Amino acid sequence: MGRERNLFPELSERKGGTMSTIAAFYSGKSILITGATGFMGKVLMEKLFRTSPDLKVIYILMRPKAGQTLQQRVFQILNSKLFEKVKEVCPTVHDKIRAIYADLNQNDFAISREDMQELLSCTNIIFHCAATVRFDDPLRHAVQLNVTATQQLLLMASQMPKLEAFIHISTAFSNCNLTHIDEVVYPCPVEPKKIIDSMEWLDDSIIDEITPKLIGDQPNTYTYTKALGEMVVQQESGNLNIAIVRPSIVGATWQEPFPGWVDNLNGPSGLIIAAGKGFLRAIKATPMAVADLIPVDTVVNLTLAVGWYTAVHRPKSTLVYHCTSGNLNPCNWGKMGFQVLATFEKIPFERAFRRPNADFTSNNFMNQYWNAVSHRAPAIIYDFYLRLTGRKPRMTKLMNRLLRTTSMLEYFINRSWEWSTYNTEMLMSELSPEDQRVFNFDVRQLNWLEYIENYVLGIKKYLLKEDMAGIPEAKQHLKRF
Ligand SMILES: CCCCCCCCCCCCCCCCCCCCCC(=O)SCCNC(=O)CCNC(=O)[C@H](O)C(C)(C)COP(=O)(O)OP(=O)(O)OC[C@H]1O[C@@H](n2cnc3c(N)ncnc32)[C@H](O)[C@@H]1OP(=O)(O)O
Ligand SMILES: NC(=O)C1=CN([C@@H]2O[C@H](COP(=O)(O)OP(=O)(O)OC[C@H]3O[C@@H](n4cnc5c(N)ncnc54)[C@H](OP(=O)(O)O)[C@@H]3O)[C@@H](O)[C@H]2O)C=CC1
Repeated sequence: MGRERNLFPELSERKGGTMSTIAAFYSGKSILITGATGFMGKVLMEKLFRTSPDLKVIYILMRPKAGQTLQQRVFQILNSKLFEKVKEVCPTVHDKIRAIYADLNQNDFAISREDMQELLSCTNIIFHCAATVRFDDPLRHAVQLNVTATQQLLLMASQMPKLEAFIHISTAFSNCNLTHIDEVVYPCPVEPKKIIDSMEWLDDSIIDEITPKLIGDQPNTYTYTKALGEMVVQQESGNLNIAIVRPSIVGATWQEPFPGWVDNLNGPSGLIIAAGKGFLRAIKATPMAVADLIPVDTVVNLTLAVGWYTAVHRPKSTLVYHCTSGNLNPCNWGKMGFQVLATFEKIPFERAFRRPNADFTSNNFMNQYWNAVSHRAPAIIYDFYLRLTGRKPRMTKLMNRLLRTTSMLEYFINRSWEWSTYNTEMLMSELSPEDQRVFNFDVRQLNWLEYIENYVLGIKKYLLKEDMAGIPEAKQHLKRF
């Protein structure tokens, strides 16, 4: 019993009769999630099942992928380490997930008539997480998923008699052309409807040509279309109870269900791998610029609190919530790089190409210099060695790809933004003490050094799937350089 109390504080609360209000709210509910197979979606589902095992059903709109059927994908998610605790708290979890075939790129999402009927008549809450998060997506595709699909989902929502709240996940960078960003939806220069219409009749080459003009001072099609998506939400909210959550750079879990969980290469994760493996040793970054990272479990806790608040308090207008760390507990890229390197000393990655290093420079000339000396030259030399030994050269290709990636991220690591967090702080003050604990999104409590260490460890374990027993050998390997 004692052990169980430690493992599942949320449950012991329930047994003790002081159940969290938010957890109780989701009990018996039918919840629709888009993007449930993504990084954030999985953590959202996990937390919902763990804290509200009595929820009625989670509908997930999903497509088959990489040769796997919907059922196989669900099975894989539920059998992953992330869901270990859930299976103990909610043994019927398999029966509570309804995977619905849907492709958000298609008309009516290609959902069957029966499925659509069920969704329309039963859904109580919608969490819209699906998006394309690639920075280099062609505008047509980014508009389709981040704007048109949002519009279609709103239309569906407007036909749901039992719907209590619609929570739209956007990004804190949807207005990154501004330096101070308030919790409001900013107008876009061109109406989203006009953009959607034009995508229907313009051909790809013309779209590619006008993309830079359309996106203007936005850095890429992702942030641009997320801004358009927010406008659609505001314009077409009708009588719906809607809220928008804007996370900054979403990182590995901080606490729940366990620290350091991450399963994709987005945000800093890919660069941490490249640095730990010794490929990336210098980057164009401003050490003093704020590294506005936010753990994925913090985002999920805020999102669930927003769902409850929106449904129960029914604010008159669409509220926007910033889920950021910079103004409450700032960390900068210099400190982060330093801590990442310090962690590599303790827990190095296996078979590194070179000894990890992290030179940050905001100077263009120095950056070109480091790229030539630290990246391109070693790659050319290594490929020469591979050729000599009768193997296929690959390092130059890999390096070019990595440098292309870093060049796309540069915009975000050489600037600082200020996000106001009035609504988020207001919501925190509205929560009961149990809710503040069970759905903690108070980022002031985050210890960055500990978080970054767990993040790097999580990358090693869950992304690279390296065994901790290999650490002594990895250390030996680094000593040879
Ligand atoms: C000196 C160094 C020191 C370092 C140490 C210190 C570290 C600290 C400093 C760190 C600074 C951090 C800065 C973060 C700033 C983020 C700002 C975000 C702000 C906005 C926040 C948001 O709101 S934004 C949501 C997040 N959005 C992204 O962050 C997408 C970005 N990114 C892409 O837009 C594409 O990445 C881009 C780039 C086009 C390339 O594209 P690309 O095509 O070249 O490469 P890909 O990434 O697609 O994939 C390459 C290969 O990895 C395979 N792969 C993919 N996933 C996989 C998986 N899960 N498991 C296995 N393998 C996987 C894939 O299958 C490919 O393999 P294959 O070649 O075999 O097919
Ligand atoms: N990660 C981050 O740093 C940040 C993310 N955000 C926002 O958070 C939300 C979730 O992001 P995250 O979890 O990181 O993203 P992921 O890329 O991990 O997940 C995207 C999800 O969208 C689904 N999806 C994409 N295209 C389609 C389609 N055509 N039909 C059905 N489903 C589709 C994917 O399904 P499938 O598995 O089939 O591909 C996946 O479940 C997004 O709205 C993003 O903009 C905001 C700030 C930062």
